[in-house]
Amino acid sequence: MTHAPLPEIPAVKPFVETHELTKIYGPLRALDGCTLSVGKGEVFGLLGPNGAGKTTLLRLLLGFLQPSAGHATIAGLDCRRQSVAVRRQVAYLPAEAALFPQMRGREVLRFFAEIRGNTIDASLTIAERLELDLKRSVGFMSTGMKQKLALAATLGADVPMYILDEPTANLDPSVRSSVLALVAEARDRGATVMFSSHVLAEVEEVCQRVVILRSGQLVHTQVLQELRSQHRILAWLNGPLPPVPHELSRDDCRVSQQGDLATIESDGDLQPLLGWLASLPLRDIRIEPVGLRTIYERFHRSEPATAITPSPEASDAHKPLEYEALR
Ligand SMILES: Nc1ncnc2c1ncn2[C@@H]1O[C@H](COP(=O)(O)OP(=O)(O)OP(=O)(O)O)[C@@H](O)[C@H]1O
Repeated sequence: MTHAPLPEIPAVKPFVETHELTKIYGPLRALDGCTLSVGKGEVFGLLGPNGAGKTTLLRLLLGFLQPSAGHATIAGLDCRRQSVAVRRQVAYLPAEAALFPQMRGREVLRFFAEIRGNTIDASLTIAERLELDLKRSVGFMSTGMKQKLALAATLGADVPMYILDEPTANLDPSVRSSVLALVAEARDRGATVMFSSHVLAEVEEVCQRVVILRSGQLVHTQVLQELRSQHRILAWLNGPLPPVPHELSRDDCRVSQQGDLATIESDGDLQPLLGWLASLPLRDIRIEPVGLRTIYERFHRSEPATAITPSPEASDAHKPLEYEALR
């Protein structure tokens, strides 16, 4: 998979800041000491399995939930004490948008536009791009159609920030691409976007940075541009892999071996490593980008990523691992 280069992460004052943000439900720490910042004009992704705390974080930012500890600001406004002012800055797409079943699509868009004092035009344009029939009543729309309607209402708002909870859920692949294009356009006009998703490929395509959540804790932050320079070499050898020569093994060079398969992950120049590997009794070799999936699996799979790599004998062995929805 090839990607268009992502814009640099803007070096400006953060638009969103959280400090030790925590939400506790009885014995459960749904969000546990989350500290992060999101720059103005950045597209920022939240990843994590079901129940990891993504929605909790987003709802705390909007002031729909009160934190048990810690605090958060958006545009310098306190998300708890100034939540009404925060919501003027932010358009929010909830994971399950509650829309009025008796209204037609167009009426819903007008309703949300009027609340914000916006015209309906931008929402209509988005609805058209998503090929949504606005004459249909919400009650007669499919799940995907309702999602498109909620997206048109949200992304059509004239605000500096969009918070999107699983924006592409229930959408077919071509509509997903349109939604990602809309997110990229919001970014290009300077808006800040935070969104959660379970689809690594789309996060990888449009986000500049992602965080991975596990059981309410922020366990990893990844700059996507850095990931693009990282590669994984899979080498099937007739014999054990000798130690990597000192001059080739850097701190960021991860080596593992399982049976006849040696895996080397590196973010540097591959040529010296490949030259060295060529001098070994190689049976087969494959090079692939490290990708977000590999990073994600470091935190959310018990076995190492290499353990799921098919051997070259497998029929589709030379097909790069595809990124896929994680649920
Ligand atoms: N009102 C509540 N009372 C008790 N527990 C809650 C409440 N809301 C959420 N939780 C719990 O908090 C944890 C985090 O939930 P959250 O909805 O933030 O996860 P998520 O990462 O958004 O999951 P998903 O990917 O399924 O949407 C879960 O264990 C959930 O059951």
